Amino acid sequence: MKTRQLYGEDMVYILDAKSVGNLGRYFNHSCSPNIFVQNVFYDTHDLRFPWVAFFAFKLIKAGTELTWNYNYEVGSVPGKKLPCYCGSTECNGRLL
Ligand SMILES: C[S@@+](CC[C@H](N)C(=O)[O-])C[C@H]1O[C@@H](n2cnc3c(N)ncnc32)[C@H](O)[C@@H]1O
Repeated sequence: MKTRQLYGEDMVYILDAKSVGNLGRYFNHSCSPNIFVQNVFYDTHDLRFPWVAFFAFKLIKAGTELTWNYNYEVGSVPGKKLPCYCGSTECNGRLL
């Protein structure tokens, strides 16, 4: 994994999946996530080529699982039901 330091102390981990998958594929969903996803423009301002970036909501203790809210719409895939196992007290119960 390539890393790059930006803005003093803040470390940005580059998870470029352009040519090969990476650990981002293991981020599970949580109804109480500790990271969120956002498109950012890093090497170009061409709207067709955003980088998909994950940011922490707050400081995360080392060893804590990183989870984000997939924001799937329950019922959006006919015939598909996916229970949520995030374990949060605020769990919605289903991913799909
Ligand atoms: C991007 S993968 C996440 C990594 C996956 N858990 C693995 O071990 O490869 C997304 C899949 O993980 C599972 N998953 C992720 N978060 C989940 C959750 N909160 N409850 C149930 N399944 C979850 C679902 O099967 C989902 O389609």
